[in-house]
Amino acid sequence: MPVSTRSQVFGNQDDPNRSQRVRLRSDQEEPQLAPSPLQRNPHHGLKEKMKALTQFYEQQKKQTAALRNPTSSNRIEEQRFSTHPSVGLLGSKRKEEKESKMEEVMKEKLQKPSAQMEEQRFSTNPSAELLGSQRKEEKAIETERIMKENVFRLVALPTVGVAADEGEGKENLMGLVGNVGFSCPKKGTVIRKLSMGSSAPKSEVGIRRETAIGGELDKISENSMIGSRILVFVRLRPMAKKEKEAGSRCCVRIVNRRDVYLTEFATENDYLRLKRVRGRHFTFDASFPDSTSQQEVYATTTADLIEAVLQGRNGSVFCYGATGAGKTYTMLGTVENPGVMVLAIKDLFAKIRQRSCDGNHVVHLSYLEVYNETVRDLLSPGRPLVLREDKQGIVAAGLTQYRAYSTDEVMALLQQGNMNRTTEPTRVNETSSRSHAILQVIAEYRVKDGADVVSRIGKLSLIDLAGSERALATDQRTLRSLEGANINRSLLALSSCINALVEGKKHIPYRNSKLTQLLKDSLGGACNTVMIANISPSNLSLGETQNTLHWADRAKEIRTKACVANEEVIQVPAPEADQAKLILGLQKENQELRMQLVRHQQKLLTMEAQSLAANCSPTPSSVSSLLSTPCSTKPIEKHRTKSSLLAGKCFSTPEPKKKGAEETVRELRQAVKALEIEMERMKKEHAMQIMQKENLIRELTQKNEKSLGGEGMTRILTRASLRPKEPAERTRIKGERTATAGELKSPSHRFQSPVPPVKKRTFWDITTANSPSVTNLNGRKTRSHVAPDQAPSMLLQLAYPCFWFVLMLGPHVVNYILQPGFARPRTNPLNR
Ligand SMILES: Nc1ncnc2c1ncn2[C@@H]1O[C@H](COP(=O)(O)OP(=O)(O)OP(=O)(O)O)[C@@H](O)[C@H]1O
Repeated sequence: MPVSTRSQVFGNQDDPNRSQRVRLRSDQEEPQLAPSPLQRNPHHGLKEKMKALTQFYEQQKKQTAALRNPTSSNRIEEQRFSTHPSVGLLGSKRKEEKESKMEEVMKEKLQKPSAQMEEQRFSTNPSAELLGSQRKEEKAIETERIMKENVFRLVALPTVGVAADEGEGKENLMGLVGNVGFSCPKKGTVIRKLSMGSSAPKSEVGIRRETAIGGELDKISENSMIGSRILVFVRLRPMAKKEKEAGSRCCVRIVNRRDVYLTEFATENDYLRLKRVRGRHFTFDASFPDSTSQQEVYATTTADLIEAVLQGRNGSVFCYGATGAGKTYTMLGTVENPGVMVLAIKDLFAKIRQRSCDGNHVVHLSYLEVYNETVRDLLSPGRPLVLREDKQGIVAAGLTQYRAYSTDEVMALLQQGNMNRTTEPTRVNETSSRSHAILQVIAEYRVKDGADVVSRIGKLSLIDLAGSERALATDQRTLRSLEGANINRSLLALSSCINALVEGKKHIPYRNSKLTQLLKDSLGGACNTVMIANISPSNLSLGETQNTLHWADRAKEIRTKACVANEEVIQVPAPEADQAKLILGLQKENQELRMQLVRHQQKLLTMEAQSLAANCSPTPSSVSSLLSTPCSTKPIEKHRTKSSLLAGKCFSTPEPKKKGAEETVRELRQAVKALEIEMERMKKEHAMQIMQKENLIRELTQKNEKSLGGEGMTRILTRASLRPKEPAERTRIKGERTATAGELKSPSHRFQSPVPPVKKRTFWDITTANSPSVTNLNGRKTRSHVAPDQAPSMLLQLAYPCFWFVLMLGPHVVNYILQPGFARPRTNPLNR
């Protein structure tokens, strides 16, 4: 049932000056401002008449002045009615905002054209603009005359304005007399200039981005490096189908793309206030009606931050609002209507491409969510991340930082991240985000500055907060309610931080939640921060909308630290020559490593082939090759694992092959053992044979002794001489014997004749070997001054006369001499 109401209070509830409220009639669906009391009732109070007149004159005077001075006119228009009002508002103080707000209200009351007409007049439509200016011109001529007559009276008039206090009245008056309604910002006012330089992008929708008061603001901005105010924007979403079906009414009206009027309709059950309508009015840097395009929102709120980020400054954009108010739509958007995140990244890469000639840009990307008070990496989900504070501020330890080279790549990452994001349908929103998502883009710019390198690092944080909600709005006692409670808790922590910052408290309770910890830089750090408050038009969500607008209004007063560029000069350590050397060295090393790699690959291939051959037929050669490289099995296995992993399949039969190799090794070990046993046996046999031969020799010697005993001659017999396979030697000995009997040969010749392999140690050998070092003629101490090859001949020379002497003696003496080291032959004492 439509509620019929009579004129009620519409104004700021906090406004202490209740006597100066503006009344309006709201028997229509949208709150319509009541006609001026002057028009409605000519017998109205004198005070009201005076006020109305004052306002009327004020308006006329401004228009006249605007016509006289087109430049200032443009400025005023830009400031007041621009589709980009944040620019004009930057220089205004809170009081000025109130003042202009009141102007608007009065204008609506006094002038026939409604707020919608005003919008049309000053819309981007050129015909509308033309109409507006023509009308202004006509009025100007008429009002100029009145102005001249009444200017004195106007100055003498008391303070005007709906909610103006004394100070404001003075300012207003100043405005009237002075610079046609536009009062300059006070000295020391901190203003953040949206336009960050000449290269600032022009909006695609034809929004003029140049500052309204150009140089003036520039100067102030430059001089006041104390900090900057958070810019707050409001976006109204269209009425949803569900809401329409539920019979909800629009309770939000946006005027001049800046003012937000909130109307509270009395409910049917509220009998006491059945016919009453209450409303509130807010002013923001810009307010977007439901018809605003995504591109326009981006151009107004974020485009300039991109430019600043590329200059090494930090920037943050966060969407705040109740569930289903359009935060995710604003931030992410849809495929057809991409949101701020997508447009910002596209813009960033487009700008980087433009500047690529003068330096190197590196873009890193990370995407995380805060869900139920845990921080999670959206690009590589896993364990919850821990927040740590370091020099750069609060960071999530272990967060993946992807290097992005193109917009497409970032889009893919963003899509991947969004798929990992927690979204659940709630009663309010079918695709409700149950977590706060933060996309962080770090742009590093390096450029050579003489010998040094200048590095600038700018960080852009794009934050899509989860929606605040009433407990009843979501499902009760379920996971959703727990999520809701956590979301509300973190948003409450956010509002506490906003309060503390606004009140200038020393302690800001950032640690109360993960969200506020992550937003610490954006709220209180050196950062250009933008807040977009999303609201629903439905009167069913009035409470949430009011709450959102309240906090957005508070946030306007937060001042962040001076945002200076994060610039670092990196000194190049080595001169160019050293660098060239370094490069050469590195190239060499690289080449060597490549060669090594090739060699290793070849080795691996060979080993693999060998192992395969061994497994197919365990021939001794293949096995021996395996045994010769016992470690070779490991690299082969490694290689297999890698290749199988890369191929995405496992090695088919690794077990049998392993078994085959082991068996072969076992067999070989057995073979070695058998060989060892055989060798032992052969050794023993050989020893036996030697024994037998020695016995034989002894027997033969004895026989010889017997046969030669009568002649008194001893035959020299050696083992070698007894060998059956050496007849030549025997002949030689015979010949020797013959020679000894006949002609004498030289001693040297005689020395060479005995069989060399069975050389016995002689006295000379032993003495020279055991003798202590002797000093030679040069005084040098040597082990022996005689060369080893000379010794035998000398021995022979000495032994020669002895030899004949010995021959003359009996075989016993010969035997004695032949014993090594003159060891006495063991003789049986009985034989003696
Ligand atoms: N400006 C807009 N134009 C058209 N549709 C919009 C607009 N804003 C929001 N919507 C639609 O409203 C619905 C809710 O929006 P959205 O999911 O962005 O809300 P939200 O604030 O992110 O909610 P939650 O906090 O629960 O995640 C969506 O279907 C979305 O398409």
